[in-house]
Amino acid sequence: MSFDTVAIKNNIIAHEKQGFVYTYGTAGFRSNAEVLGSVMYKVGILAALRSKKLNGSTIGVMITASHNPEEDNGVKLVDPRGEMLEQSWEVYATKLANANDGETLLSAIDEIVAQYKIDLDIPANVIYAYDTRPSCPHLVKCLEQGLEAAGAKGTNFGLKTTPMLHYLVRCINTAGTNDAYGEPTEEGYYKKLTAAFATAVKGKPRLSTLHVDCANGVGAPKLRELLKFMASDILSVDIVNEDTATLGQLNKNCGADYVKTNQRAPPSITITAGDRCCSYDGDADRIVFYYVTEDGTFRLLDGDKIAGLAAIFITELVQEAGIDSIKVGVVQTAYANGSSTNYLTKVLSVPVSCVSTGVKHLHHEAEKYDVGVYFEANGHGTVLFSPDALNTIKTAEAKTPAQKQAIAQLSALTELINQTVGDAISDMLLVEAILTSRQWSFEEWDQAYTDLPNRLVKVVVSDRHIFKTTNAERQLVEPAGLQAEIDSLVAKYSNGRSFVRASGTEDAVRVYAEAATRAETDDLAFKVAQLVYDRAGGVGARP
Ligand SMILES: CC(=O)N[C@H]1[C@@H](OP(=O)(O)O)O[C@H](CO)[C@@H](O)[C@@H]1O
Ligand SMILES: [Mg+2]
Repeated sequence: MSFDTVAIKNNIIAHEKQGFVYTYGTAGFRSNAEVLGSVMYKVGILAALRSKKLNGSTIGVMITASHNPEEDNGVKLVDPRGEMLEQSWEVYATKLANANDGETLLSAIDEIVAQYKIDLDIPANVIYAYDTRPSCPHLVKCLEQGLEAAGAKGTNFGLKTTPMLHYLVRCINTAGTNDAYGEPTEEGYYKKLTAAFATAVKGKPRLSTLHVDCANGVGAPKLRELLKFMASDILSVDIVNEDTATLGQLNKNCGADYVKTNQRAPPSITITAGDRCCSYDGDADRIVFYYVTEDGTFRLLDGDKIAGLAAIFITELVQEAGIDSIKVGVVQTAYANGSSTNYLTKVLSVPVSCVSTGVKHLHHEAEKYDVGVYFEANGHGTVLFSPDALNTIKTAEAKTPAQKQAIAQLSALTELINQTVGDAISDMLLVEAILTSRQWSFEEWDQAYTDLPNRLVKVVVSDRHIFKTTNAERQLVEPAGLQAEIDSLVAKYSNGRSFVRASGTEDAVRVYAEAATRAETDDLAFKVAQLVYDRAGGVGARP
C-alpha cells in the first residue's frame, strides 16, 4: 500500500457547504455532521502522515461530538501514547480540512511532508472508533476512503467510548515493552479496571447503589459490558438513560453537561435524599456526581470536588505507605471554584497550578508532578503517575501490614485510573473505590468545602478573536482597557472574581463570575457581560 497522490487528488470528497471554515480546535473538528464527510477524508490522510512521521506508530481517530446535540459530530486524532494530537499539527490539520480541491490538498500535504521531513515510504497504522451518533457510519466510510488513498493500514475498532480508543492506542504502541499498558482489546480494558477496583476495595462493605445517567450514549452499552466482569458484591450500579436506539435522545435533557450547566438532575431521574447519582457525557469522557439533601437541595460534586477527593486520598495513602517522597499536585483552570483552590492550597497544602482551558493543557502540566491530579470543573480529568512514582510504588517494601495495604491500594489505583485521558467509567470507579475505602457518603465527601456561588454567561460579539488573554486566561490583554474596567467592578463584591475569554469551541465569549452570595454573583456576571457587549461589539440582545 503506497501513498498514492493521484488517488488522493482524484478521490477527494467535495466540501458539503461552500464557504464553511473548518478549524481543528480544543476538541478536534466539530460541527453539524452534514459538513464533515469531506473532513473525514482529510483526517484519514493526516492520520497516515502522523503515523509515518512517528515511524509507523499507531495513531487513533475518534469520531464523536461528545456532549453536543445528536445532529453534530466531530473527529479528533490520538497520538501514540494515547494523548491528544501534538499541538503544532493542529494548524496543518486545519489547512488540510479547508483544501477544497485536489491541487490545494496536495500542496497542503507537501507542506506537512516538508515541514516534518516525513518519509512517505514508511507504512502507516491507524485505528479508529466511533460513538452512537446516526451520522457515524457515513463518516467512517469517508475516513476509510482517506486512509485507503493514503495507503494506511486502518483497523476499525467499532463502537467505543473516547477513553477506550485512547487506551487501545496506548496498549498497541506499548505492547511487548517494559511499559506495556494492557491488552489491546475492549475486554482487556474491562478486565484491567475491574481487577484494579476489586483490589482497591478489598475487605470493605459495598456502598449503596449508584445511579448512572449515561446520556443515552455509548457509555451505556459499555458500562453494561464492564459490569459483566465486576463482582456484584463490590459494586452496585443502576444504569439510566441508556436509549441509544431512539433518534434524538443523545444528550437530550440528560448527561454531565446538562447537569453541570443547569445545576439540576435530569428530569428522567427521580432523586430523593440518600440517592447517589452521576452523569456521563455522550462519549463517556466526563463525569459529575450529585445528590439532594434532606430538604431537597440539589448538590453537585463536579470535577473540582473529584480532584479534591483524589488529592486527599492519594496524599494520605502515600503517607500510610511510607513513600511520602511522592508528591501530589493538582492542575485546574480558571473555571475551578475559588473555594476548591482555597481548600487544596490552604487545607490540604498541595501545590495547585492553573492553566488554560482544554484538557491537553491540563494533561501536560500534570505530567510535571509525581502524581498529577487534573480536572476541569465540568468533570473532565484524570490522575497521572510519573514513571518514577510508578517505580517507587512498584518497588516499595512494606514494614507493617498497614503499609502493605496502602501500597497495594496505591498500586491498584495506578491500574484503575486511565493514564491517557479523562474517562467517565474509570473516574467513576476511582471515586467509588475511594468512597468505599473510606465508607463515606456523598455528604461526607461534599463536606470538604462549600462552593462559592458561580455563574457562566455567554456573550455573542461580532469578532471574538479580538479577545486576548494572559495569566492562564485570567486576565485580558485586549481589548485594551477592558480588564481595568472588569477589575473595578469585581472590587465592589465580597470574594468577587470574574474573567472573560473567547470560547475555543463555540462562537461566543464566556464570562465567569463568582462571589460570596448568589445575588452578588448574578449581579457581577451580568455587569461584566454587559461591559463586554458594550465595549466589544455585542451582537443580538444586550445581556
Ligand atoms: C468553560 C468550559 O466548560 N469550557 C469547555 C469548552 O471549552 P471552551 O473553549 O470554553 O469552549 O469545551 C472544551 C472541550 O470539550 C472543554 O475542555 C472546556 O472545559
Ligand atoms: Mg466528552
